[in-house]
Amino acid sequence: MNQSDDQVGLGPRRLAWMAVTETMKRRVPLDDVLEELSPKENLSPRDEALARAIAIVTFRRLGTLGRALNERLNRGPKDERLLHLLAIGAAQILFLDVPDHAAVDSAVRLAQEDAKLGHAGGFINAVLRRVARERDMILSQQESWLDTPTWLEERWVAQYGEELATKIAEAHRSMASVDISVKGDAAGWAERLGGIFLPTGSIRLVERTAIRDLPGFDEGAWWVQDAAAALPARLLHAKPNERIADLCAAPGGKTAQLAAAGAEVLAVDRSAKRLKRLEENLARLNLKAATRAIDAEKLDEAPFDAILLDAPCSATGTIRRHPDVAWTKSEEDIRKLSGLQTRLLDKAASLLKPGGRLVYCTCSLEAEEGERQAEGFLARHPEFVRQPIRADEIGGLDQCLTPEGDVRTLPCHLVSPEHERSGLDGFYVARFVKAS
Ligand SMILES: C[S@@+](CC[C@H](N)C(=O)[O-])C[C@H]1O[C@@H](n2cnc3c(N)ncnc32)[C@H](O)[C@@H]1O
Repeated sequence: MNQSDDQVGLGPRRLAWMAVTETMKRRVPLDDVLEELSPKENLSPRDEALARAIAIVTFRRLGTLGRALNERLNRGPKDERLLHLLAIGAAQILFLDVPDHAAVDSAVRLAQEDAKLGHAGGFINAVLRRVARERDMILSQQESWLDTPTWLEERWVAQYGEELATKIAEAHRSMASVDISVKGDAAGWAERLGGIFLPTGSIRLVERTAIRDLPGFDEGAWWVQDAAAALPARLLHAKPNERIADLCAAPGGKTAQLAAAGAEVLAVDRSAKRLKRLEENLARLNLKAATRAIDAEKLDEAPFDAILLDAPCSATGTIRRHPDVAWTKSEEDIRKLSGLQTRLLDKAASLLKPGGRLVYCTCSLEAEEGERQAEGFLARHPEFVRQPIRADEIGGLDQCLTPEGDVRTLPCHLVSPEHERSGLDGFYVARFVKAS
């Protein structure tokens, strides 16, 4: 970053633009792209946070931005990078607390420094100034489904019905809360952190503060984990000294819960890099687990008392946190991932002692990665029965239970009129027991 960059806030906008473009081109998580590109821009933490905020809101409101721009482009350019530059500019004007002139001028400057877009400065200036002038009109047209790709809308309406599916789409417009899991004394930590003690046992932070600056972070008293993501490990009811495998473990939120319960945990993950992060997280928390970087399908171990399988999935249940998921995943991803989930479930079945418990979960809203997997598993494995989950095990949230006794949380669940921090990640959880 040079000094003139600094004066007009060019660095964070350049990073946001590159991150949106690369994420769309490569269909990979925005977080991974930001992690890869950030060091090259050498930004302050504050500017990095601004870049991230711009990129995230661009994905969160991509449908709204696309329509607003299309209507003002007069059959204009189709260059993808130019459209993304306009999108991050319009996102700042419409959805962030950024002066209009900063959003417009930085977009013009970024075009001018680009070998291919140098000519487009005047055009960008005109389009973005029009967006700013017509802001109220654009924001008054906020149909519920505008920011959801059609293929996801069709799936969710088919699975959940029009009314519930619409609530899901609307919930995706808001930022997710930050929830934490604690090693102990949840009520005490809720008070110390000024958070809300949720019925499920997690704490919901109300203020947006840098996590590392909060009391208890350095001493490893708690870790960040969505309240819904904390349910699967809790539902395994780990006991001290039980041998438990966490088959897709990194970065380790659920391993930490199992280890904190006193279990002897083997944390398995295919990615050595992600497993390293798990080890760092456990070290901060002063918790212990054995780790193995291996494809769980190839794991060869003596049978376990219990297994947690938090399988890789499309992650459509985390769109509030990762709005890029809606625009980078496809039906084909769901098809491939559901095949992997089936294989991992079969492997988990073979690694369990008679009488052992298996909790299967995914952070997906798609039935192929949830309800259909449970059905298929029980049909293939008559030696297993489902152990229905009771409402009192999940803080009385009976709206999150299916008729079969599985957990199905949605982004529109746990809505609180008392505070703006509502919602849960979309998770599916089923629990099975192997015959003795
Ligand atoms: C949903 S994430 C797990 C999140 C983790 N359980 C937690 O609570 O922090 C899925 C993980 O599965 C891992 N994974 C994907 N395929 C795998 C496989 N075949 N064997 C083992 N791990 C796998 C990925 O590297 C990823 O870390």
